[in-house]
Amino acid sequence: MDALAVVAEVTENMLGGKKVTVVFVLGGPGSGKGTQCTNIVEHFGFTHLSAGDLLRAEIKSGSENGTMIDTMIKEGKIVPSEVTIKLLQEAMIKSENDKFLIDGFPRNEENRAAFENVTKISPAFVLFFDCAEEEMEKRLLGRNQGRVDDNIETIRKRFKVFVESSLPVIEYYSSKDKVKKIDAAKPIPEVFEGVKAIFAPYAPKVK
Ligand SMILES: Nc1ncnc2c1ncn2[C@@H]1O[C@H](COP(=O)(O)OP(=O)(O)OP(=O)(O)O)[C@@H](O)[C@H]1O
Ligand SMILES: Nc1ccn([C@@H]2O[C@H](COP(=O)(O)O)[C@@H](O)[C@H]2O)c(=O)n1
Ligand SMILES: [Mg+2]
Repeated sequence: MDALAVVAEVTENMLGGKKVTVVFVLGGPGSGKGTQCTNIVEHFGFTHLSAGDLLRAEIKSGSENGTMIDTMIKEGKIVPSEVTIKLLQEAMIKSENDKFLIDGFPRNEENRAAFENVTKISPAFVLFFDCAEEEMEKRLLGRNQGRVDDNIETIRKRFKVFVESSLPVIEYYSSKDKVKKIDAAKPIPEVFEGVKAIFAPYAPKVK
């Protein structure tokens, strides 16, 4: 191994003095990302960071970006990367954990390239929840969590953004052999069986 390779190995995926493992969790709106992340946290000790949740918390906090973020979410549009990346970085640094599920990010090419450039972190892999729009639409309309974007007009916009901007990101990671695809149309426990098989190498060691 040459000297440059050694430097890269030492510095890559370091954040706030710790070496981190990052898994990007992607899939269409309503594919079940948040639901399965909750299960992964419980069984595999990861910390769940949902980009959407962090942006919604930023609105609530009264931040100067709040109005802009609120407008983007209501329109189903992607918030500029610098805002979302700052929130993700802060959350990872603040956490005592070193294993993170980053849910709903990167959502477009700008998100992907900016995260890589700013943090120098590459994901261990990308978990992709694959589900038909018809099923996702049914789930979102039945979610009942009071989200401002769970209405049919915004849902259709979010599907369009997913196909046009987010699927290319999944294709990018696919070309690097980093995508682990899950059939997310099945019932929740069956989807988790597939997830469990993928996360087995990350199971906490029994002493
Ligand atoms: N496999 C499943 N079968 C049926 N319903 C599901 C399944 N997975 C999740 N759900 C339900 O679908 C709704 C959306 O799930 P969830 O919030 O996990 O999706 P999401 O991918 O995080 O969506 P978003 O991108 O909008 O945040 C929730 O009401 C959840 O209970
Ligand atoms: N990388 C991201 C992630 C989300 N958003 C905005 O938040 C909305 C809700 O996201 P969920 O993952 O909770 O569905 C999304 O539609 C975007 O408006 C974003 O801008 N960038
Ligand atoms: Mg979610």
